[in-house]
Amino acid sequence: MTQFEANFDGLVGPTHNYAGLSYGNVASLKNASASSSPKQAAKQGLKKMKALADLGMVQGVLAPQERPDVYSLRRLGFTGSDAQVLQAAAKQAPAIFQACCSASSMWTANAATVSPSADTLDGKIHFTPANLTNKFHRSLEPQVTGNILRATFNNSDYFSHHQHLPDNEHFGDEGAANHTRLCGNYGETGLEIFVYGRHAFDTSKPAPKKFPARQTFEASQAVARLHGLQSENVVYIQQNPDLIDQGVFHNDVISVGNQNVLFYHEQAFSNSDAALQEIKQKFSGNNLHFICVKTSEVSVEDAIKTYLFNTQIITQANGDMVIIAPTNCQENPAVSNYLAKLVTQNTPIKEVKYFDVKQSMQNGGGPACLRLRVALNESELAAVNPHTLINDQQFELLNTWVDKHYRDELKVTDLSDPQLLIESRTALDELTQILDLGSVYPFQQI
Ligand SMILES: NCCC[C@H](NC(=O)CCC(=O)O)C(=O)O
Repeated sequence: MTQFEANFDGLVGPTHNYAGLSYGNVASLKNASASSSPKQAAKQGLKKMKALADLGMVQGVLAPQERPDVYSLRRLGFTGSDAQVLQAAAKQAPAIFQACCSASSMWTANAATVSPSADTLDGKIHFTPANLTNKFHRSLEPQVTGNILRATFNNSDYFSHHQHLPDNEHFGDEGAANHTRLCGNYGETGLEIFVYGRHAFDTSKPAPKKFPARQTFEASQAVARLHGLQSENVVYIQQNPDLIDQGVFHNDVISVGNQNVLFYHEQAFSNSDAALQEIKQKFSGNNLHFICVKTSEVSVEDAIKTYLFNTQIITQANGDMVIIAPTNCQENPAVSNYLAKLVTQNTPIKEVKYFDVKQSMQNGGGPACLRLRVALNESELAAVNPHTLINDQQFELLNTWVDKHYRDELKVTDLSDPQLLIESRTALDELTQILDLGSVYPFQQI
């Protein structure tokens, strides 16, 4: 049976904005209060989705969340009509209000951890939404993320959906951004690599000193248990805490894997030698390639600025791999020289394709942050909600939908405009019809 690795990209929501919400994420802090363009952001994302579909990849889309999140504001004690809630919160507690308006669900690498059926005990594809406890604005996502995943992968014969882990920093879970999988063909049992930032229940272990380690070892282990993974097919690696302190807030900012390739910076991991040795021992496919980028070739600072490792490595039908990189990599001489050299070397990566995703990059999200990978076989693909898969027709519908509903420009001060809430809900209501999702949003359930 044919095997695929599908990418499900997050559609950027109508309130995409820069609020400086992510301490430890350099780009988010740097661009705080800059004005954004939700329309441009959504179109940049759709263009990348369409380009991958045109390359013959299976490309899906995950719906964004409802923002402003009036329900959370009500839980926090703001009352009255929706307009009154927005205006009181914006005035009395602007930081909390802005956190309740973020379009951060667009980064679907943080939506969930996914284990393909070849790896799991019961032979189903398992999904655990990430609880994202470390950032208040992101901790608002998991419930609706679960609704959207269930509506997208809506067949219990093939898909198993778990509840997100308990909402506490001890089990801080950032989803697939801290998880990668090495394998032979996508349908063969793979090696699932969980990269964590700290041990929550053993404070004697090393941890970053300045910025938070969002993912804990105990959360990674819990996900592996829930998904029914075998210990011989799992590796846990600690991220280098010094790099978290330099702004590498997720592992996918400093390493990425695809099939028999692990592409990483030499400083990415703690105890790197032991970790790589364990990977070698446990990997059951052929011709494992460790592509290690030295600090002398690309500094950690340049890696963070350009998101060299937040690239997507995809396998084309002929077996050659292509690296999908942000144009920020092209604009940096050290990084573009590195990539030009990489494709001439003896690795499966043969080509680089650049995409402008700057609206997302300005909040610290590159091409890889924008997608959730789901390895599927033909029967599993046939069980996916077909309206969530990108083809020419869905692309046109979504592009037109963005043109109709999204603003060209949004400032943080626009977020309390009651009209924006109405616009967003109108847009999302229509979107649930385009994607045939049913009622996934709170405003549709009352
Ligand atoms: N995987 C990329 C995630 C980027 C995301 N940025 C944000 O939420 C920034 C939002 C803001 O600052 O407006 C984060 O840090 O979790």
